[in-house]
Amino acid sequence: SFLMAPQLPQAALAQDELDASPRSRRRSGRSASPTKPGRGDKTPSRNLGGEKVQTAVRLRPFLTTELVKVTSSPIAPAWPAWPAWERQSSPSSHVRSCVEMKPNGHGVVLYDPEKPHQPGREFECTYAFDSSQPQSRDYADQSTIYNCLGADMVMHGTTGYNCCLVAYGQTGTGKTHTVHGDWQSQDQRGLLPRIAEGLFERLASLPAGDTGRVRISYIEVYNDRLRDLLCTTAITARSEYDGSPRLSSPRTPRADPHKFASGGGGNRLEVRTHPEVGVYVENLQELPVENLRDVARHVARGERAKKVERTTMNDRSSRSHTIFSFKVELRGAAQHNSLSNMQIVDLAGRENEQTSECKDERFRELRYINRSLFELANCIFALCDGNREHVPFRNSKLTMLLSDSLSSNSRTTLLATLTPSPKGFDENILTCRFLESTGRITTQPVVNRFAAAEVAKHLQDEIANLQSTKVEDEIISMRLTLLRQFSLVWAEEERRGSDQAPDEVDVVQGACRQVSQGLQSASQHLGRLELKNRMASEALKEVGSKLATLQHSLRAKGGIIRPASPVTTVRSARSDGEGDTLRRSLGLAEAGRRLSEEKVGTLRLLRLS
Ligand SMILES: Nc1ncnc2c1ncn2[C@@H]1O[C@H](COP(=O)(O)OP(=O)(O)OP(=O)(O)O)[C@@H](O)[C@H]1O
Repeated sequence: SFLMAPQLPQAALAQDELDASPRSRRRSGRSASPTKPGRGDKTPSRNLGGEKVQTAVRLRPFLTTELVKVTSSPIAPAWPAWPAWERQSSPSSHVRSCVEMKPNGHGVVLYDPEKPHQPGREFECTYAFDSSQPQSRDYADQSTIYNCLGADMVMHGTTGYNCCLVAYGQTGTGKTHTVHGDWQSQDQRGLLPRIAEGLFERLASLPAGDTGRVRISYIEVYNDRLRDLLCTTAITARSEYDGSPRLSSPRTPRADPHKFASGGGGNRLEVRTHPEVGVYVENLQELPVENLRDVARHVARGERAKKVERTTMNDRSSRSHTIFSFKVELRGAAQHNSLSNMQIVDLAGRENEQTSECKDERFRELRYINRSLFELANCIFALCDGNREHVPFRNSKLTMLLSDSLSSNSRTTLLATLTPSPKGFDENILTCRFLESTGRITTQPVVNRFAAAEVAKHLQDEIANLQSTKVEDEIISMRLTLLRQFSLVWAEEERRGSDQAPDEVDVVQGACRQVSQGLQSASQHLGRLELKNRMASEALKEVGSKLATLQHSLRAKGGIIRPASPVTTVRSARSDGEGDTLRRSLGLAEAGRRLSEEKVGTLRLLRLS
């Protein structure tokens, strides 16, 4: 019921509440959340049709592997002159970043390493975080990301808004680093632990009399199949299966990968839609949590179960998409109960299939990842076109799960991660295009208010409704409707039969053919019934003669002699043994024969008419 409640009776948002939200404060020019000095205050546009999805990019530092590879690459010496962004270069003198942050903090410029004289391509976004050089004045660390994006989510989630943050980007560009980081380290913790901490801090400071409850869920989408990462059995299945570095020893036997791939182990989750609730996941566990430690414990179990593998692009590459949700229920004075859903989505990273070094199972996973991200992009483009009726959300599990966050009641942020490596230029371009398109989408966030009594009544109505619906009834009424339609069509054809126009002849002839086919099958049915009838008569005769023999022997022994009607025999005989059984079957056979005779009579009449 907790699952169903969030989008029940929704109240439109009062203007004063809108004004109290951090996004609207940004809109009105006041500072929303603490940011690093030098970061300007961007006003996200909002039109009358809803609120624009907020966009952000984060540029990670060079990885040592990229420095080594690029230094020895023949491309580097071929670049004749370095443009102004040379100062963005990495510590290695031979490797330059192909990404520059715009000075206003709300966009990036991407430079094509093969065309160094050409101007860069510019992309706009709400926030541009430069995390490439820790020494830099504008360096965006984990706390900066939280202060700009996560703190807003906490604020919205605890005022009754659904909100969602999606991390998107090429494999190895820092999505998981941004979402999770290092849970053990105060500085390196990512968005998720910080949001959890912020959430419980806020709930602890609620006014006296108000209470808050939090439940969490954790879904994995692996090869377009869903798994509950908080379900213990699923975790056992995974730990047996993949030998994740943090779980297994080299001696751990690997289970059959197809067992997992085909959905073995764990709950079977299904994405469903409900006209009032929207999208929900059937069988998903939602665990109550009371503090950061609870969340950390469950997430640690989920992370062990998650599908992570070493690839050439990333030592710990997520091979699945994950969706972590906080369901926040606030109860206060009757008017102020609210339910909200806060989603944090860590997408698996895209990779070029032509240039990828992934093989076998890794390549198969990559195809699923790319396919689902392709479907996601299709949905984004359809939403940008304003064609909300035909958004292909149903083409993949991932898009179904994200459909509400991208198109209806949610305050949504897309965080795109970029690599500074020139080798990632093409993928960076694709990422930024996706980012810009997503930034054009609008959603319709509202406060999810509810009155407890209304929710209870709604659920009771729903149950009563379900209980009163019998499948058989539906089938019968469908058949009745069909029969009525058929008789109407037939009557119409009959009426036209005498004076049909030449072009109607074919129609009527077709109908006649159908009727004669129907008669033919009725006639066959009649034949079968007549055969059954004959067999029933013979059986009746045989049983009658057996009964006569029995009566004869009873008379000889001085027993009760009864007159001969087989039906009365069945009704009145109460003696045990063979006679009793025979009488009973005789009665049944007789009853069957009569039924058959009646049917035969009816069918004969039909045939004659
Ligand atoms: N902002 C950052 N600062 C320092 N290191 C980073 C940063 N972002 C990413 N990294 C490092 O880059 C590597 C890849 O990061 P991560 O695993 O988060 O990428 P990803 O986008 O989630 O990849 P995949 O899609 O393959 O799962 C990791 O070693 C991570 O520590």
